[in-house]
Amino acid sequence: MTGSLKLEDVSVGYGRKPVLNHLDIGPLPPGSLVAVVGSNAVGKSTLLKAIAGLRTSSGRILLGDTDLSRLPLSGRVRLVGYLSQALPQPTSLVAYEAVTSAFRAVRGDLSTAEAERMVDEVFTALDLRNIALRRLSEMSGGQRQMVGLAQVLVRKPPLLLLDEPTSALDLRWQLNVLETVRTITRDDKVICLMAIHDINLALRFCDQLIVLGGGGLLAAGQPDVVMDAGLLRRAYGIEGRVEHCSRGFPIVLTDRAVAAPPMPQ
Ligand SMILES: Nc1ncnc2c1ncn2[C@@H]1O[C@H](COP(=O)(O)OP(=O)(O)OP(=O)(O)O)[C@@H](O)[C@H]1O
Repeated sequence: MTGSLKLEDVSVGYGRKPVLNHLDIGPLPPGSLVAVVGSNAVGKSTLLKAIAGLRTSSGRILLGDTDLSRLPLSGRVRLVGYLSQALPQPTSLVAYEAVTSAFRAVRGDLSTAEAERMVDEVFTALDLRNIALRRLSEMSGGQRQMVGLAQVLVRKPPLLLLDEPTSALDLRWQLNVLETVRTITRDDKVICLMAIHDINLALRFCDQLIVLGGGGLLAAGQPDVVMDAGLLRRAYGIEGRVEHCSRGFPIVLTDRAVAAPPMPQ
């Protein structure tokens, strides 16, 4: 067990341009699936990159007692699995090789048999066995996005950071991914922060929402508690309603765009 994730007074930006200022988040306990939402350019990706150690930030990023912001990148890769928005390159590797080499890069200590078992496990969990021997250069965008996700999940890190993991996927595969990530976070006591634009997928699957806007946190908490018409207007500049589907999950119905704050530069 690694402990909760907590961000204390975290600020991050690009050069002299601040993006997120003095952010406090959490603690988010092990087993949490957390959606990071908000309008374009508010800093969702920047937040995930800061936690992954790919952007320098100030403040403290605590995973249990470990301050991730003080660990060298080599130390973070065991604890943090980061999926970028960019799809894996369309190389001549087949999916099985691409996932195995991503696993080996971080877990070179395990035997070949153990590595094969874990790679097999992730192909089964994501329902990807039928494309395991296909070259990435011969795959669709959605197929490559699934391989990218497999490359991260196979390592079984205690903290997962997924940047729009369903952006290239059709409806069935979106559900497949969310259900798999939901199962992994709950069963393996993993913490997952996922930037996502599909607010209804976020409301359906996540325990917590982190809503970003205007350089910081607009709201955070359980979806049913924090999401309402006022937040939709403040976060997205839209008129909308939160209803409940027949299975009891909150669902956003959008009515129209209203005067929105300008997109951050
Ligand atoms: N490499 C960079 N150099 C300078 N500014 C950047 C860089 N990457 C992002 N930004 C800026 O940082 C801000 C936040 O960008 P970020 O990609 O984190 O937003 P986002 O919320 O993930 O957006 P989207 O929903 O459109 O993917 C934006 O104003 C963007 O222009």
